[in-house]
Amino acid sequence: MASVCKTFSRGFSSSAIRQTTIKHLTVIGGGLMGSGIAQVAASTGHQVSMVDQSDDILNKSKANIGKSLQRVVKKKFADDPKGGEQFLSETMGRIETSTSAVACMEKTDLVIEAIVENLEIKQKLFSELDAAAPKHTIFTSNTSSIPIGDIASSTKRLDRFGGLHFFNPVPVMKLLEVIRIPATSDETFNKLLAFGKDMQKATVNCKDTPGFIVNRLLVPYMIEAVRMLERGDASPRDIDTAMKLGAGYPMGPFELSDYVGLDTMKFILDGWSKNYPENPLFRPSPMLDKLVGEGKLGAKSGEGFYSYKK
Ligand SMILES: CC(=O)CC(=O)SCCNC(=O)CCNC(=O)[C@H](O)C(C)(C)COP(=O)(O)OP(=O)(O)OC[C@H]1O[C@@H](n2cnc3c(N)ncnc32)[C@H](O)[C@@H]1OP(=O)(O)O
Ligand SMILES: NC(=O)C1=CN([C@@H]2O[C@H](COP(=O)(O)OP(=O)(O)OC[C@H]3O[C@@H](n4cnc5c(N)ncnc54)[C@H](O)[C@@H]3O)[C@@H](O)[C@H]2O)C=CC1
Repeated sequence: MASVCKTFSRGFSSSAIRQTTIKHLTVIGGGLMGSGIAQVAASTGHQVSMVDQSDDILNKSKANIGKSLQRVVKKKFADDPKGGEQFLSETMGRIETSTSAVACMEKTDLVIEAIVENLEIKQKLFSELDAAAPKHTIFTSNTSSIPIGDIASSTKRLDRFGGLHFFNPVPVMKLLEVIRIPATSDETFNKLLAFGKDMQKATVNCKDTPGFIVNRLLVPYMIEAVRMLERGDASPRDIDTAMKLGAGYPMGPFELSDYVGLDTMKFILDGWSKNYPENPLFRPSPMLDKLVGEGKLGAKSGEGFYSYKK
């Protein structure tokens, strides 16, 4: 495994749209979210190191970024194919990959962690990074459901720690939730807000509460749909059709659960039901547990509530 950051496409001179103090960021985790965050950061002029556990995974992440960029180019450069090509190669050229997050720390201003939704694994990662990163480097997590304060407690830089919660698919969804813990300094928080603007996202602020704003409302709704199915009230297809045509949602709750990943949904619910056992909205779901146990994780594994096998 390579332990240094390597560029996979030759860069062009930066045509950065805007730049704050964040010039270089390290995105850890090149899955659904990490690859989207790396893509948007690079396309808005930032230098990016994307880290994952193996070169195989990173190659898939790069391929996914390439495909997603093609969709952006098709839309934004419909009348300018040359400009589109240049945008694509410049963006790819700003992304390096590595299997060692520690090796990327020296030059990085901001870390965005987007690895598996597990507190112990996130804490272990951040305590290693804390020892390696320069003093000014800001640490953030893209966690869906774990308290930012619990993750930050593994480091000695609580004033330079916050939450940056993006939405899937990152290149399309316009929102970024910016979360501060009591120890986050005003300077750090303002830098995170400015970075959000640089990423061309609309930012909202939220305290470090379970699920922040969107997931605190969205996840109970999605799980309530699964409970309807468990009771045999209606089929996934009918529930999805009802919410799309009756409530104007772009995806129904089962399509969205498959899109988010059933493993991620389970991680969220397990964490909340353990921490808040008195809240009936956070009860585990036997059907969700069964699907995840069978490896049916949604669109990314080829099957969840629906089948995606070709
Ligand atoms: C769990 C958490 O912690 C938080 C979360 O993220 S919760 C999940 C939040 N996300 C959502 O709720 C997503 C809800 N779904 C949607 O908004 C839409 O279904 C969708 C944007 C995903 C797809 O939209 P759609 O109209 O069904 O499909 P599609 O026509 O393929 O895409 C719409 C546009 O987005 C673009 N697009 C979609 N996915 C893309 C991607 N990954 N990269 C780049 N562009 C993409 C398409 O190119 C298309 O562009 P045009 O309009 O110019 O043609
Ligand atoms: N799926 C979604 O819709 C959303 C997820 N999130 C959050 O983002 C995070 C990532 O979620 P996804 O991208 O969906 O997961 P994913 O499963 O698609 O990707 C996670 C990636 O992290 C890598 N990884 C795991 N441990 C690692 C480590 N120690 N070092 C480096 N890489 C490691 C895995 O190999 C994998 O490629 C989670 O905290 C999740 O809760 C936030 C918003 C939306």
